[in-house]
Amino acid sequence: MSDDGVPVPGNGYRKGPVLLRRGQVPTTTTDQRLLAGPSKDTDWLHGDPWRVMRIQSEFVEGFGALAEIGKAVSVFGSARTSPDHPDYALAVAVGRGLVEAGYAVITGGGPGIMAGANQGASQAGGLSVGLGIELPFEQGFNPWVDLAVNFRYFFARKTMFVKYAEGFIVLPGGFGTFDELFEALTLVQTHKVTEFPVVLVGSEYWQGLLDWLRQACIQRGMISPADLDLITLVDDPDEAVAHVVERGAQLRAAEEAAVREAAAAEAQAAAETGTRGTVRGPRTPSGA
Ligand SMILES: CC(C)=CCNc1ncnc2c1ncn2[C@@H]1O[C@H](COP(=O)(O)O)[C@@H](O)[C@H]1O
Repeated sequence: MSDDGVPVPGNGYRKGPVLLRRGQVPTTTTDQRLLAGPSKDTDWLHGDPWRVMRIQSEFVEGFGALAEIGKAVSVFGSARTSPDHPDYALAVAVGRGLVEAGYAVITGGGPGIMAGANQGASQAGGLSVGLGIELPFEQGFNPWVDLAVNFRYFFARKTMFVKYAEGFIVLPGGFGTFDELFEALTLVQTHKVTEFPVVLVGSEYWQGLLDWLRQACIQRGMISPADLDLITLVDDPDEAVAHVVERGAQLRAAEEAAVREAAAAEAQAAAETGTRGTVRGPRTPSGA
């Protein structure tokens, strides 16, 4: 039963988690407003409560579409890299290498590096995923995306990049790429996600950033030296894939060991409780 609009005698009027009193108590109930005939007033369509439903639906659709993609890696990089740039060939090689190592490839579904990684994945016969974003200048998905989900909201889309990937491979890019890279690093640094591999490809492009992080950020205490260990820099696409595979295997093994340890501790605690139970007296046949 809905608890929308429940009068609480002497105490106000409850609408879900909201309690209303005095002048805040509405003169109609939520059901009355829902069932009222069509109105010319369509402001509600553009209001925040309705927006929340759309946000919720993006999570539901995204989780539904991606739940069964299996092991995957997210690949980020510039939307502006042209197909004849050497970075594009790197992206193709990364996409192909990931598929050969048994991973699906997730990108932002757009042009440039994203298209390169999707092309490599699709041509290698793997799962090529694009998580698109609605932008004022409509771009559409690159032709190499085989499973596409389009998002209105950056934050819902970014959740998918993290939730369904076992690692990030980042090629040269601009603000969008930095945003994705630093979000991943922040999530790992703050233990919001289990550590996962973050690999930068292209030392000529990324070395300057790493030098600045080391010199400016570490020197002024903005990050700790260990934080830089979260990033691996390589030039070879195969090395990028190998790092994700190896680090991923190590992390999975560590996680499985932790689960086994927790289960063993639980079993031991249960056994000890059982032993104490036997001392107190035999269990009845019904187990009651
Ligand atoms: C040419 C152009 C700006 C196209 C925009 N079309 C886009 N389509 C999909 N994802 C995008 C797009 N632009 C930025 N992104 C996201 O931001 C990253 C690239 O941003 P940037 O070009 O490095 O800063 C990508 O990894 C992607 O996830």
